[in-house]
Amino acid sequence: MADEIPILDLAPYFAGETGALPALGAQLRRAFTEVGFYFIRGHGVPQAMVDTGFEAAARFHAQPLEAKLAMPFNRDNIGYLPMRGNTSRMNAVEGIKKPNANEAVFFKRELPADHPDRASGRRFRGPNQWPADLPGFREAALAYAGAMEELGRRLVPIYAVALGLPADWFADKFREPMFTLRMTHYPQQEATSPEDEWGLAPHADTSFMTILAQNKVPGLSLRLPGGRWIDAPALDGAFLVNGGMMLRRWSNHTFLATPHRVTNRSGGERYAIPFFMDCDYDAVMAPVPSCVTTENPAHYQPFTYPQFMEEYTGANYGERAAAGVALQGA
Ligand SMILES: O=C(O)CCC(=O)C(=O)O
Ligand SMILES: [Fe+2]
Repeated sequence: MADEIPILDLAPYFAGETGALPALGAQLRRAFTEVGFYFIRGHGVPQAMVDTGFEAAARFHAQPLEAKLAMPFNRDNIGYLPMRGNTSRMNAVEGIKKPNANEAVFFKRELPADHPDRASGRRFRGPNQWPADLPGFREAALAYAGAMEELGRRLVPIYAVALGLPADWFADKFREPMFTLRMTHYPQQEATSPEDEWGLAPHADTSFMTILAQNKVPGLSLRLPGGRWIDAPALDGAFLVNGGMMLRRWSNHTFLATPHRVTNRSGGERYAIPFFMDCDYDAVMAPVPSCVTTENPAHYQPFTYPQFMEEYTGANYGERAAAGVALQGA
C-alpha cells in the first residue's frame, strides 16, 4: 500500500544537489493533486527527537485528570480538551454524530511576556498553558515544536515550486509562522464500541501543512480521491505530511485537503503528536497567481490566518457549526 502515498527523499535537496528542488516540486505536485499525503525521508530529524515528542505526550496524559483540567482549552485554541470534548460536526464524507474518543492538548509558539500581541490580546496569540507538576515537559514540547517548525520551513520552497512559483515565493509569508503542536491520547476503543465512534472522526485539517511523526500504533486511515479508504502504511523513520484547507484555499483548489480519520482498536493506548503549520499571522492569502485561470477563477477573497480560523473554529469545539466540512488542528 505504501506505493499509493508518494515518498519524497529530502536528502539531495538538503545537500544542495542541482536539480533536487525541481524534482521534489514535481513529486509534491503529484502527491497533492492525486493523494493529498506524502512521506518524507532524509529529513534530518533524529529519532531521539521524535521519541521525546511521544514520551512527552504519554507523560502529559498520564497525569491526574484535575491537573489536565487546570489548563482548559481556550479561545486561543491552547490547552486541554478532555475525552469526548469535541465533535467533528459535519464533513464531506458522512454526518458525524458522536464525540471524538480522544483527549488532546494544544500548544502554540511561545511568545515573550512583553510581546505586543499578548498585551493587545490578539486571538490565537495568548500564552501557552503548561502543567504545574511535570518537570522537563515544557522543554520537551518546545524542542519538538522547534524541530518541526524548522523542518516545515525547509519544506515551504518545495510547495512554491510545486505550484509553479519561484522557490522563494512564500518566504515573506512564513517569517514567524503560526503553528500548533497537538498531543493526542486515543484510549483503546472496545471491540463492542459502535462502529461510528471514532478516535477522531473523518475530517480535513485546517493547516497549510501537517507533519505527523510515524506512529508505532496503527489507527490512521485516509480517503483517496476516488473514495476508497486506506490505512496509512507505517514507514519507519519517516514523517507523513498532508495539507489542510489553508493550503487548499491558497492553491485555489489545486491541492487536496484529503479527509482522514483515526480509530484505536489496536489493543493498546495510542498517542499522536501532529504538528500543524500555517503562515504568518498577518500574511494575506490570495489564491496564488499560478493557480488562477479563466477555467479556474479565484474561489476566495484574500484572507488572513485569524479570519480563516475564526470562520472555522466554531465548527468543531462545541460552538455552533459554521462550516460544511469538519476541520481539525491548527
Ligand atoms: O492520530 C493521527 O494519526 C492523526 C491525527 C489527526 O489527523 C489530527 O490530529 O488532525
Ligand atoms: Fe488530521
